[in-house]
Amino acid sequence: MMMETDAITIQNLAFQWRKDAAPVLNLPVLQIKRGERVFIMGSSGSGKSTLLSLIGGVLLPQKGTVTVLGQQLNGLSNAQRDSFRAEHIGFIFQMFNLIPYLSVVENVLLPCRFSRRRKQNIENRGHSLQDEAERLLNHLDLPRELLHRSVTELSVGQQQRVAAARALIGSPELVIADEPTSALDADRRASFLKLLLNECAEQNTTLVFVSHDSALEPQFDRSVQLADINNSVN
Ligand SMILES: Nc1ncnc2c1ncn2[C@@H]1O[C@H](COP(=O)(O)OP(=O)(O)OP(=O)(O)O)[C@@H](O)[C@H]1O
Repeated sequence: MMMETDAITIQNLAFQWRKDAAPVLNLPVLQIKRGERVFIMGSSGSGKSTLLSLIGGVLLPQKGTVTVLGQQLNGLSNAQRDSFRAEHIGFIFQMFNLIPYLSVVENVLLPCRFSRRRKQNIENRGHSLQDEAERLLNHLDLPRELLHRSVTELSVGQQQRVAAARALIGSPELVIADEPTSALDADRRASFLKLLLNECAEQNTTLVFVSHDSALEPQFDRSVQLADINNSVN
């Protein structure tokens, strides 16, 4: 049953990349509450990235339903899913996907070009877009002097903070992170994660964070082992 308080409800889901192959994912049920910060674990190839693409509505399952913030994604057209994603979901990718010819602040503000809602969330609080980008970057400990540099001049750890600020800008209800710490050493990984978790807690943002690094697990509200809930024959 979908609850009002659910950020994500998955029911009877099966997804396969090829018709003649066994499903990569087979999830009878997965529920994530609003504001929950959940760690998704699983070995390489267990379908973690595939699951995130299903939650983001980039992929649709062959069977079952994915409901995000009360919206069943199967019922939407491609264009509607694109717009739903832009309005409600922030992404942090493994390779960050920052735009090299834009400055730090311009990268952070990109989602506001695609989502009126996220832009308005900032303006409704009486802030300018610029101030909000700077506030987030400051919270994420990015030195002020880097704000207007090109992202190509930043270290990997600094780029990661920019990617996190871009995911969080305009308070999307859901942030999805795919192995965003894999390029960092252990100390930086822990401090980055602490900043991200704090920021999500402050904004009551649901965080779905995927990694195969089980050392990160204790910092989350809950963890889901993909192999445990995944009835796939793999
Ligand atoms: N675009 C694709 N086309 C066909 N098969 C794919 C595609 N993407 C992934 N797969 C297959 O689906 C399975 C799950 O891949 P996925 O990337 O979701 O795993 P993962 O748990 O995120 O792995 P990793 O930890 O290595 O990133 C793998 O067997 C992979 O080969």
